[in-house]
Amino acid sequence: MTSFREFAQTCEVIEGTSGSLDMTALVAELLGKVTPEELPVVTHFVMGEIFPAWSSEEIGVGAGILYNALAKSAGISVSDIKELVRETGDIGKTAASALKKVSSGQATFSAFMDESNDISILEVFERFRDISRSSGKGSQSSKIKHLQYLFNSASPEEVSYIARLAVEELRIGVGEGIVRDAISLAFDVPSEEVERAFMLTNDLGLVAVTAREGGRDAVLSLGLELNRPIRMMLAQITPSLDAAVSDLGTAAIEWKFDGARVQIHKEGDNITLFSRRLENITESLPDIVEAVRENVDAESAILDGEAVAIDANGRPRAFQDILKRFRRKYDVQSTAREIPLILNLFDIMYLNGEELLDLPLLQRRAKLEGCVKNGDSINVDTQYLTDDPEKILEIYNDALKAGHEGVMIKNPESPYSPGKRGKNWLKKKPVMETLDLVVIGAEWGYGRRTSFLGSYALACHDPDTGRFLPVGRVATGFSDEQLAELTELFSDLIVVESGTEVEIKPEVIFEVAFEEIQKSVNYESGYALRFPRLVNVRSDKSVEDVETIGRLEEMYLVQRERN
Ligand SMILES: Nc1ncnc2c1ncn2[C@@H]1O[C@H](COP(=O)(O)OP(=O)(O)OP(=O)(O)O)[C@@H](O)[C@H]1O
Repeated sequence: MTSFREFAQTCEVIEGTSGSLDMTALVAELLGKVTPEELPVVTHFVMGEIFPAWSSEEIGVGAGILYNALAKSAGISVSDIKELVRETGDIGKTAASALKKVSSGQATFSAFMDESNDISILEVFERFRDISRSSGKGSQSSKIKHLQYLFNSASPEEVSYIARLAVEELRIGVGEGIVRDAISLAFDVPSEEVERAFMLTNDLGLVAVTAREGGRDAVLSLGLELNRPIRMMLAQITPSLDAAVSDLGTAAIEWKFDGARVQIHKEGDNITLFSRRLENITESLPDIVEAVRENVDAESAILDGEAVAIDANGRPRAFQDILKRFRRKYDVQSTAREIPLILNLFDIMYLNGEELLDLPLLQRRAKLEGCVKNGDSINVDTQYLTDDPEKILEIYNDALKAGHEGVMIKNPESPYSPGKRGKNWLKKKPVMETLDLVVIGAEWGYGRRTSFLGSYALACHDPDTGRFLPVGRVATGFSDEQLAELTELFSDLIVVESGTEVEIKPEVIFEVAFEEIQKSVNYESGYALRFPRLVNVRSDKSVEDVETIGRLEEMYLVQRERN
C-alpha cells in the first residue's frame, strides 16, 4: 500500500521540475512503484483528475465547500481562509499554511508524527468517491465532513495536494501527453500504441493497468467496446478549396452540418448516445434513440453523426437551440416536440462485431449506407467524389444556402483516427474561424456591473505539460442577462479571489471570434487575439476540446498565408 505522503512528495519534486523528459521519468517511476490496485487512481491523480473523463462521477467540490472544510479543520473563519488565499494566491499553499498553524499550535494532529498512521492513496480516493456520491439535502455538510477527515488525517505537505485534488487542479504541469509517455517508459510499450489505446478507451488508468499486466500485446488488443465512447475524429481548417484539392486530389465532399456531434452505440435494442464531450446524453434525446432503433439495421454498431435542430421548414436553427436539447434532464419530451432534431450520420466505426476503424472511408461509407434507412429524423446525406474545385464550390454554396456551415473535404482512403485532427478531414467555412478557449479568470465589474463577473481571461492548452496558457481577455459580446447567468455559473468555480480579480477553475469553454491572431509577449502562450468577442458558451465541449497551442500556431500561419 502506498501512502498519500509518497504521492505528495513526488508531486512536490515534479512541481520543481521544468523539463518534460524529467517529468515523464518521475511519473514513470511513480507508476512503476504503486500497487496494481493503486495504479489507475494514481494515473488520474497525477493529472489532477479523480475519475476518468468519460465517467459520470464528479466530485462537485467548489471554493465554497473547500474554504468551509479548511476553516473547520484549522479552527479559523472562512474569511481568514479567504485572506490566506489572497496572500498565497494558491489553494494548496493556503491549505498547508492554515493547517501548519494548527499542527504547530496544538497536539491534535498527532497523525503527522507517526508514519504508521499515514493515510493511503486509496483511502484518499475512497473519501473522494464518497464525496462524489453525497447528493440531495445535507450533501454540502457531508462533503465538508469528508474533506475535514482528510485534512485532519494528513500532514500540511499532503494537505496541499489534497486541497488541489479536491478542486481537480493539481498544478504540477502533468497532462495527458506526459502520462502517455510515462506509461510507455514504465511498462515498455511504444508511445504511439499507448496513445491509440487511450483514444479508443478514453481512460489512461485502464491503459496503464493493461500495459503493466500484459505489456505491448495487451495494449494492442485494447479496442473498441460497445457503450464506452471513443474520441471523435476531428478536422483541420483548409485556407481554400483549391488548397484542399491540391492536398487530397480526388476527395469525398460532404456538407458540414450545423449542429452538435453525437456518437451512437447500438447493441441490439439498447441505444446509447454520447456527446462531443463523451458524456452519456441518451436520456435527453429519446427521439434520436427511437430513430436509430427503427432505422439502423444492425445487431451492433458504433456510428458518428451530427444532430441538427430544425425549424418547420427543415432549416437548421440557432446553435443555442440544440444545446437546449443536449443534457436536458426534465421536460425532455416536450422540448423534443418544440425543438425537433435530425441526425445526419456520416461515419461508422463498428458493425456487427467487426471493428471498421482501419477500413478506408469509402468502404466504411458503403457499410453505413447499407445499414441506415433514411427517415424524417435520420439521414445519410449525399457524399460527392470529385477533384474539381468548381464542383466543390457549388456543393459549398448549396450547403450555405440550406443554412449549414460549409463543407467537409475528406480523404477517401483514410481510416477513422480517433481523437486526431489531421489532413484526412478538412473543413471549409465562410466565416473567420472561431477559437474554443477555456475561462481561467475574470474580473468583478464596476458601475452598473459591480455584481457581475466580466472581462474573462482565456487560455489555450499545452498538451505536453497539461497547462493552460493565457491568450488574453474577452469583455465584449455579453448582454446583461448573459453576464448574470455567467456570474452564477462561475460562482462555484472560483478558486482564488484577490481584489476584483478572480481565478476560475478551467471548466467553461467560450467560443470566441476575433479579427486576428497576433504574436505577443504579454501572454504566456506567445499569442494574443485582436478584438475578441464571445460567440457562444460551448457547454457541449470540455477542457479536452480547448484549442492547443499548436493549433493557435497553425491558425496563425494559415492567416499569414491568406493575407
Ligand atoms: N459531414 C460531416 N463530417 C464530419 N463532421 C461534421 C460533418 N458535418 C458537421 N460536422 C461537425 O464538424 C465538426 C468537425 O469540425 P472540427 O473538427 O473543427 O470540430 P469543431 O471544433 O467542433 O469545429 P466547429 O466549431 O467548426 O464545428 C465535427 O465535430 C462535427 O460536429
